[in-house]
Amino acid sequence: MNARGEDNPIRVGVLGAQGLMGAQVVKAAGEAPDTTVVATVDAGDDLARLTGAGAEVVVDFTHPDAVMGNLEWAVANGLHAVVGTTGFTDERLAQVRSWLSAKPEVGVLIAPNFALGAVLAMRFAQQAARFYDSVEVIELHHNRKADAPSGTAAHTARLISQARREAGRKPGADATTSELDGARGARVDDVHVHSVRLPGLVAHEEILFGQEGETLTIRHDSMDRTSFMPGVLLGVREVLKRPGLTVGLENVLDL
Ligand SMILES: NC(=O)C1=CN([C@@H]2O[C@H](COP(=O)(O)OP(=O)(O)OC[C@H]3O[C@@H](n4cnc5c(N)ncnc54)[C@H](OP(=O)(O)O)[C@@H]3O)[C@@H](O)[C@H]2O)C=CC1
Ligand SMILES: O=C(O)C1=N[C@H](C(=O)O)C[C@H](O)C1
Repeated sequence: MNARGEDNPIRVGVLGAQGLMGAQVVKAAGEAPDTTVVATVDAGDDLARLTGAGAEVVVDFTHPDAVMGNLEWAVANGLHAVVGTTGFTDERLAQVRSWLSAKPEVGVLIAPNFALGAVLAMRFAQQAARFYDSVEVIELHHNRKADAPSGTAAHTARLISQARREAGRKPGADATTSELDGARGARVDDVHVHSVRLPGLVAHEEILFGQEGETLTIRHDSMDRTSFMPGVLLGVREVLKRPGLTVGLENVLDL
């Protein structure tokens, strides 16, 4: 394959192109010198538009209910995939691996968050988790978001929980004995996760650690959806070189 650039751009198909994220991806991949958008797919469109237009990589920002069907089709048709859509459980990831086992040359990158700062915040939280028993995650998003908690918060909670387990730490106790349903948030792997939805917000996360006499707060803010685009474009370039399933942009950034 010749080097990818203006003369030989990566041919991208965008799923969910009319959505908040999809529209940004169409713009960013259309403007980058080494990528070109050859097809866009929205709800109800025929996925065969992608192969018909010669797409090599699909980018999916659709809906947790739609993404698995899209991904199964893409892998079966030999298309690489960069996926930002949320909702990936361990069971879903296992299903993707099983589709890929029949197409070992295909690469799939699934990332709960493509913003550099969010990826760093998760890594910092994972590091801090070894030293604190008590932690709470607060995620704050725009009110058009379909899912709660956010994929990023759920991923953060799982990373913290795993780091605590590996360090032999147990979740910190608190004195709450009676609570209104939901007052202490959802529990993801024993980490309390609180979701705020407000118009005006984009995507924000706070990870709060506490121990006697001190707290540590790690906060990331996406003020604009352009914050996700360098990560998405990096994913499009890298997925061509990475057959199999990669979960998390941290693996591409080599953090
Ligand atoms: N990983 C990351 O960095 C980020 C991930 N996300 C995630 O991406 C997803 C999309 O977010 P966002 O853009 O805000 O949501 P939007 O609702 O704005 O966009 C989703 C779009 O996908 C369309 N759609 C639904 N089903 C299909 C389908 N089967 N095929 C093609 N298109 C379809 C929707 O159409 P219709 O409205 O007609 O149903 C809509 O236009 C969410 O899961 C969100 O959490 C968001 C931001 C960053
Ligand atoms: O829906 C969003 O907006 C976002 N979704 C992702 C998530 O659920 O974590 C990533 C980011 O938080 C924006």
